[in-house]
Amino acid sequence: MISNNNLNESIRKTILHNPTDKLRELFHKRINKYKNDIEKFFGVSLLKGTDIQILEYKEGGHYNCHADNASVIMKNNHIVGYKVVRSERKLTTLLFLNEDFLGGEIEFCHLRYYNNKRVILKPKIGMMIVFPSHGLFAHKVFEVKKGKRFAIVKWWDVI
Ligand SMILES: O=C(O)CCC(=O)C(=O)O
Ligand SMILES: [Fe+2]
Repeated sequence: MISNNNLNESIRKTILHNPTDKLRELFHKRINKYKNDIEKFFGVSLLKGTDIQILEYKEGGHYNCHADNASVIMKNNHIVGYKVVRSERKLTTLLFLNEDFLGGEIEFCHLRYYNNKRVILKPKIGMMIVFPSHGLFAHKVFEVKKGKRFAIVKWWDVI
């Protein structure tokens, strides 16, 4: 475990684990399978990225609405904007490692489907999602109600 104590628990309550070579390999196998599709879809080249991060959410774990390249600007308890602080982060890749928990859905806070339904995904084991790291794709993770939730995240520079 690296830490969870330098993070403000009202924003996120997660545990970060040191990546292992096995998990790096698992993640990069999945990425390599879809690299061409991702590059084509977003019209970019995946260059270099961060090391993977292993996230664990225990019961009560959660992550408030945030953008991966920015800090949140709040006013009267509401998000009113994002200040880019990690401009090198362009694409986020998330791989879900398990699904045997309750809660823990991920929501894209500012997106809606055509029928105005909220965009909320229930992680499935092995499911990978890819999205731009900026404020329009801000996201939150609902509190885990039962069990533990594990995910791998990696951010990419692109051109
Ligand atoms: O655990 C997740 O599904 C999301 C993690 C996340 O948003 C992040 O690490 O920036
Ligand atoms: Fe995120």
